[in-house]
Amino acid sequence: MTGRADGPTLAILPVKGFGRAKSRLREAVPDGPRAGLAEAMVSDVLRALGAVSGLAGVIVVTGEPLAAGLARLAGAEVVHDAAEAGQSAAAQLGIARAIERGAERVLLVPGDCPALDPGEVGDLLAATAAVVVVPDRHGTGTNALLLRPPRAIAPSFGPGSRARHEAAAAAAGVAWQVCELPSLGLDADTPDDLAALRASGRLGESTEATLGRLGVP
Ligand SMILES: Nc1nc2c(ncn2[C@@H]2O[C@H](COP(=O)(O)OP(=O)(O)OP(=O)(O)O)[C@@H](O)[C@H]2O)c(=O)[nH]1
Ligand SMILES: C=C(OP(=O)(O)O)C(=O)O
Repeated sequence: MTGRADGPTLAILPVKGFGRAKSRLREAVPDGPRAGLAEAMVSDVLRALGAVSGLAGVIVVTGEPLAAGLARLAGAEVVHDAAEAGQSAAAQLGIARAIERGAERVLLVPGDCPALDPGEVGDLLAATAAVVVVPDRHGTGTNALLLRPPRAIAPSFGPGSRARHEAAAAAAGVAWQVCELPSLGLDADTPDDLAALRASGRLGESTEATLGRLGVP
């Protein structure tokens, strides 16, 4: 089964509370500034998604008031996440809302990919497989998941998620593919990831400015 790329596609962006975000970056960025960095990254992701012509809209799933404010300013819908039960659970909240809105396809993206390039996302949206996995730079994680229909497989984010998503698609008997995108392969989980993001020269303006203000090398 392939998912035709002709029905509306909604992007779903789960965002954890900024005070608890990016704990793996604690060695490089202290608590307070780390919340500001998480906010800056979400701001860049929202800006990039807003420039993607093939998206019918964006749904931000969050319990973080600052993220909700950024979302509304960007014209995105906000789905409240009271439980903060993880990225996959949050994605499922977004998928349910997207289905209510008539989406035939969803693009699950994280809020920590501040190099996100609208052109690359546009290329991704041309894919017609029911499940498209965009791996992280390590090749084992999932930085984006394109699902047609929205429940083609259940999101299972976390370490080793690429293999789980591929296996789930195979088990569901749906067409799937892996699409490596330079800008989406770069998520900021660890200090090394942050260094790779800065070396890419593709950081979004808010994240770059925040890192500069924080004096993060
Ligand atoms: N709404 C919501 N978003 C989440 C939740 N957990 C993770 N996310 C988001 O999912 C995306 C990827 O999550 P991670 O890379 O694990 O981010 P993180 O949890 O801040 O990072 P660590 O604390 O280092 O694990 C980011 O946009 C997070 O904000 C959650 O419980 N609820
Ligand atoms: C969310 C994932 O991992 P991380 O939390 O390391 O970004 C993933 O790769 O599915």
